[in-house]
Amino acid sequence: MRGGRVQDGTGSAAVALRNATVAFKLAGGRVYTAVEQASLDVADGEFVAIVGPTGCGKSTLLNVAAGLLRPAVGEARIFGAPLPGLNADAGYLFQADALFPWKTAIDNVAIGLEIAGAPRADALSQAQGWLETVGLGAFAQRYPHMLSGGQRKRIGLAQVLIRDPKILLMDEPFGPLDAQTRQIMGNLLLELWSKHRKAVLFVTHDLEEAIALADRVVIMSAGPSSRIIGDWRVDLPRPRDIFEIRLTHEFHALHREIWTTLREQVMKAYGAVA
Ligand SMILES: Nc1ncnc2c1ncn2[C@@H]1O[C@H](COP(=O)(O)OP(=O)(O)OP(=O)(O)O)[C@@H](O)[C@H]1O
Repeated sequence: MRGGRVQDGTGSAAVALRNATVAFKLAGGRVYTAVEQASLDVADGEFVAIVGPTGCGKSTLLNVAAGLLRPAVGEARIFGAPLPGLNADAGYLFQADALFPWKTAIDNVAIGLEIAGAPRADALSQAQGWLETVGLGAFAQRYPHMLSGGQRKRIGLAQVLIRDPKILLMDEPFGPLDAQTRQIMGNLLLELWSKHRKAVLFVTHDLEEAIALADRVVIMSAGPSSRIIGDWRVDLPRPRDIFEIRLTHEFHALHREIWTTLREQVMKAYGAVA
């Protein structure tokens, strides 16, 4: 393992994947082993990024933590307890918008509370507060098609955070956004994370984004049978401005070190599909 082991191994982590092997059944009875013996801890309040070449199994690992996939071998534990089904402690933010097109921004944010049984007036009042937190207080009555991609992502964040999950599972959440909007969203995410201190598992193919945001960067090898091959602590100071942090010598040094390992896997992944 490159970068040194930095997992706590105490079993009380917010998310603990233990020797998780995930295999998919293919046509003709064949089996594709996507991820093999992956062990990973995310401590409560910790921000961990998973990076790896395309198709290596990043989303697969996230889906195990979400309880959407059961590993063939190994297990996922959430705050020390085995995960029996869907992870009720987690909120998810995916690359695609999960907004209801027929609901206004405020209704999209309020819906999680309403489904959980909150009175509508209370849900709307909290939703308005969250819209203000993400800088969209004046956009409450807009429908998703009347918002930009970045604004829809802000609504998505508010929609997840209003439910106050202990764990955030994020799969390339800013993937479809332009470079500037990605950085603005990254700063907003860091601001909210430092205030509310959730455990975050953040999947990205972008090593710079991973280092700028996370406390730890975990690298996966090219698939099939992808493994976790590196785990680096990011000792850059916080609070961070992700525009500024990328300009520092320390950022560049860490990027160069991790990229040496990641590059090899990216080349392997492309070799495999060529
Ligand atoms: N339901 C499935 N059935 C068969 N194979 C699958 C299934 N889901 C994922 N896979 C395969 O498992 C591997 C890992 O997929 P996964 O989506 O986790 O990768 P990823 O690292 O998130 O990829 P990307 O960066 O391209 O989004 C891929 O080779 C994919 O084709």
